Amino acid sequence: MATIHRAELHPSKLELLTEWMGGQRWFVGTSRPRLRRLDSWRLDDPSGEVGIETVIVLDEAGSTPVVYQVPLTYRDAPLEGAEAALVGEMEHSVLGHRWVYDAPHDPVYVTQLLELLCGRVAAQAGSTSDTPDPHIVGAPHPAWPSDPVMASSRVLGGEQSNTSIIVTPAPGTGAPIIVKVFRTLSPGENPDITLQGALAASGSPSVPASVGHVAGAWQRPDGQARDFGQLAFAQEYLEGATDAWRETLQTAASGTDLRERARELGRVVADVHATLARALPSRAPDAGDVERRVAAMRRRAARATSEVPGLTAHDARVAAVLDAATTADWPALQRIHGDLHLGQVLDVPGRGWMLIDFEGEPLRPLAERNELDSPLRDVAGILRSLDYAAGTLERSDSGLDARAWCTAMQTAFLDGYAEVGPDPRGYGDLLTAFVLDKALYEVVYEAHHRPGWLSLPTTAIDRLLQEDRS
Ligand SMILES: Nc1ncnc2c1ncn2[C@@H]1O[C@H](COP(=O)(O)OP(=O)(O)O)[C@@H](O)[C@H]1O
Ligand SMILES: O=P(O)(O)O[C@H]1O[C@H](CO)[C@@H](O[C@H]2O[C@H](CO)[C@@H](O)[C@H](O)[C@H]2O)[C@H](O)[C@H]1O
Repeated sequence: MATIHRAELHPSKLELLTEWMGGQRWFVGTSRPRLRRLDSWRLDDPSGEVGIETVIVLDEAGSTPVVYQVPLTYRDAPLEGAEAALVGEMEHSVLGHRWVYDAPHDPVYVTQLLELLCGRVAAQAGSTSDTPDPHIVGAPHPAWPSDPVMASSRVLGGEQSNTSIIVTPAPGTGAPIIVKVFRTLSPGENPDITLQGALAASGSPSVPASVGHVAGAWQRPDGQARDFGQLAFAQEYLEGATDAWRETLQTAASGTDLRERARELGRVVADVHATLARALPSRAPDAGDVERRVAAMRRRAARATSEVPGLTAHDARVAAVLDAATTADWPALQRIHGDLHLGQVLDVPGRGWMLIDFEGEPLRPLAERNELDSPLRDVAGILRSLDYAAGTLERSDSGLDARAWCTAMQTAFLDGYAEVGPDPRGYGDLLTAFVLDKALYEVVYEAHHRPGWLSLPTTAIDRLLQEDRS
């Protein structure tokens, strides 16, 4: 059981986190965090050596406060090989010098997180010794065939909004799994869990199987009540998979004709949409639905313009494209992927294209991401992603006619989609509005995360609005 010492810490946990969080890939703020502790909970290390604590903090530095989940481990000696995951060192008035780690890199945390997720251990209160915390619960998925026990783990590198850990189970305890620890927390259902679960339960071959999740509650910033949400999600790890972004860039540069692969992706996306429409609510939009969704597009346009003032030159054209969306014919609303791009498509040996990360766009409020939406948003996501790939190929001097390549790939993708679902080109004006909306989202995303990539969406907006000038 976790023993909690009444101790002085120098520096304090919040001081350590304030220095460290701003440099993390999942940190969404633009300035140094101003942190407030909202809550915490612990996991026991059976050997009693490592302290494991998940701290829930609120960053109040930006205009919209953000809640973060920050799992930490406390050790009395450095963890070999985890130098890059060191959050900092502190002096504990009872226990002495402590090394504090980003817990997903610490095997003791991962082992116990999996134990919690599988319902084999209980979470412990953050500030009271030997007291289970009933607000944090593991929910193993009934359809997962085995009871995994961790043998080894590694954190996935690369660009991610969350932190994903690949777990190799002990012999006889099933196949490898991937555990995603959500970093920004919002009250409500995480669509990644709901949508992948619904698709898998409907027999879709295009998503990984679910292993389980951890759900929990944390104190609200006003201190009045608790918010409930999901904290981590485990699913089947698709071994040998390559993401379509990487694969497309590599094979296109070598001159391989990828149109049939793009057509196949179109078929898969249309099939996933059809399954989601059957498995979860779907309805024809009324005037209010259309108005609200176009209003959200207008807000995004305004935000992009405020971040990249050069875009104001396009104000009138942007307004015209979004006005056209209000009078356009809309397909039925339904649950969709919400942030579909080539990085969310995996090529899995023997299984073909599979889709992951149904969490929606990380910059959108969770409530919006859980609303019914238009499948055209996902179609636009892939069209934009192919345009990003073309822009990247252009920059890499591959000798390819990247523009012609992009048009051919987009056409093939749309052709494939139309073989299984309605032809997105039948919704011309609306599809253009969704493509523009995605590019405006990307402007904000790149301005925050990858300023060097900003010209990819801004050039696309220039081109799109030029082409659209009639
Ligand atoms: N089930 C899976 N099997 C294999 N690799 C996966 C799986 N899920 C995610 N990945 C890998 O992890 C990366 C990050 O996953 P993703 O769900 O997109 O996380 P984030 O929400 O942090 O963006 C993906 O780009 C992919 O390479
Ligand atoms: O994968 P995430 O859920 O974190 O999505 C965010 O990051 C993506 C980049 O990693 C970003 O996608 C943009 O860049 C891609 C190339 O790296 C490109 O294929 C996409 O078309 C483009 O939107 C995504 O928008 C963002 O939400």
